[in-house]
Amino acid sequence: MHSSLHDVLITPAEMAAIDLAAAQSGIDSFLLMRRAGLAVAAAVLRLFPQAQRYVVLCGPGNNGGDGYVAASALAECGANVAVFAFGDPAAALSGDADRARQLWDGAIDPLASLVPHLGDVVVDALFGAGLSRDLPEQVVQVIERINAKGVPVIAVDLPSGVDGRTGQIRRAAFAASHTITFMARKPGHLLLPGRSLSGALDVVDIGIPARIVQAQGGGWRLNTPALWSDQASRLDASTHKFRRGHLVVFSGGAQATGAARLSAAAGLAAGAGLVTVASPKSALDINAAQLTAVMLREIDDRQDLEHWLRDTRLGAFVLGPGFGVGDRACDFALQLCDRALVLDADGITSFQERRSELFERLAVAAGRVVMTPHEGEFARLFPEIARDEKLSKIEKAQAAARISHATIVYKGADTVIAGADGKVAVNANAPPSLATAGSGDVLAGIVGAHLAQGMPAFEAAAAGVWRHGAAGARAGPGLTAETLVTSIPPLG
Ligand SMILES: NC(=O)C1=CN([C@@H]2O[C@H](COP(=O)(O)OP(=O)(O)OC[C@H]3O[C@@H](n4cnc5c(N)ncnc54)[C@H](OP(=O)(O)O)[C@@H]3O)[C@@H](O)[C@H]2O)[C@@H](O)CC1
Ligand SMILES: Nc1ncnc2c1ncn2[C@@H]1O[C@H](COP(=O)(O)OP(=O)(O)O)[C@@H](O)[C@H]1O
Ligand SMILES: [K+]
Repeated sequence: MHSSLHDVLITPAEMAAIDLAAAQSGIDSFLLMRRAGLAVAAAVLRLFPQAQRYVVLCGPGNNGGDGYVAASALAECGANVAVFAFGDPAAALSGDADRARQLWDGAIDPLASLVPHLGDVVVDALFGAGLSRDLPEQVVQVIERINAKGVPVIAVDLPSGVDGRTGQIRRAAFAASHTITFMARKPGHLLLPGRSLSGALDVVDIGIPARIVQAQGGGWRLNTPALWSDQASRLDASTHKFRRGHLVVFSGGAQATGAARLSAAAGLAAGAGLVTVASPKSALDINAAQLTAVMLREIDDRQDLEHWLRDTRLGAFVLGPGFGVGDRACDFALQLCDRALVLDADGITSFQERRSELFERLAVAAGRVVMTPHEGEFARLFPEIARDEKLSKIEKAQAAARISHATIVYKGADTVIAGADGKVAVNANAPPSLATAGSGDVLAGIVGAHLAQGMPAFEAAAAGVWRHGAAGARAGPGLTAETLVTSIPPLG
């Protein structure tokens, strides 16, 4: 992959525009197809040199064209190749794809006649970026037959049936062991379920200049340190704890204090210079008995908070983990909208019936506010957006950020971070072992530490999600929220 395209995500529509721009700049489009098909053949031979038969499935568009190029290249290497086509290729294909078909000098059998055998390796060149609707029954049946047989599938560009924009399945999809895509990742490679169906992803540079790809791209990104490392504060010898930021985490009542302490511990481990747990009187003793480096302060009601907020050294706040759902959470959060705030868990749920009040306040308060909903919390705060099946998870997060005027971390295995200004990144470094109690509290604490250190909201959130994922990988498969905290890697 071209190094400057490492974190770029390109939608199918943008890829079509790139294709056009490349052709207009004088680049031979058939040469691009040849490079794509040859890269597929090379990958197939490298990954499965012992296959008894390479079964190449060709569709009615340019994805099929890549398949015919790959089939010809495999046959030239002496491999046993069988080609099966969807529809009548002579009638359906045109342009480069038809030229590629004419250069294939073997038989072309109808797709429906395919009987997969153990020892086959399938090259899926049915549909790629041009998939525009649900798959027809005939294709669904073939996909189900091949998936059931368990023979390896190498997908060209995308596993057929996966929507490249949303990652959703259009009736059925191949479960590929590998996917070979071109120039840049597509959202469907990262968003679930597309990510699970793509297998190992290889991004091949087929020679479209990076400037053309970047010019047509819409700004969606993979979450990598390149997005935020220049905003990360670095330690120098003259620093002191106040300069490293003071983070406040609000505790729930006596029965629900653990979540806040996890957030606080994570905030300290992630680099906040000072962390204070703000606790109601009822939970002071239990918090005091469990805290060491983290400080404690009694905050019972609105007045207590208002008074304490006169201290401008309080850099950032985490409100939600174990806090309890209700008006007290809303009152506190509304007071904090002009500061740096991570609104998580109960803090989000509390606004289910009062969301316009929150969004109106955020529109004018000009603080740095990050909300971290999982799927259920997202649906409570943004029900219309959650229900809209036309939108990808990326577009849902963007729409939520736009209407709430906050940075949204839409959590899950494919967490999306969206800024109120339209910036967006999809995270891909999180292991499934992060699905454990308290893991979200740790994330809130890390993001809070970044805000306390002065990072802008989007960068604080994206860096937090990435470090949380990296901590999960370091902590290993048996991780608990506690070991996650001690595994947070250095920032930058
Ligand atoms: N620079 C680049 O971008 C390069 C791109 N390259 C390759 O081109 C691929 C994109 O090609 P593409 O645009 O022709 O789309 P593709 O995926 O072949 O499908 C379109 C065809 O499928 C049809 N069709 C759609 N949905 C359907 C359904 N549910 N059921 C049935 N039919 C359906 C659709 O029919 P229509 O909607 O027009 O009726 C049309 O005939 C890309 O993935 C990559 O592999 C490489 O060559 C290197 C350079
Ligand atoms: N399958 C998964 N793969 C990777 N990360 C996951 C997975 N499931 C959950 N996570 C991450 O773990 C965290 C769980 O947060 P949350 O749902 O709030 O849990 P809790 O309330 O138990 O802390 C989120 O950051 C989420 O993105
Ligand atoms: K495909």
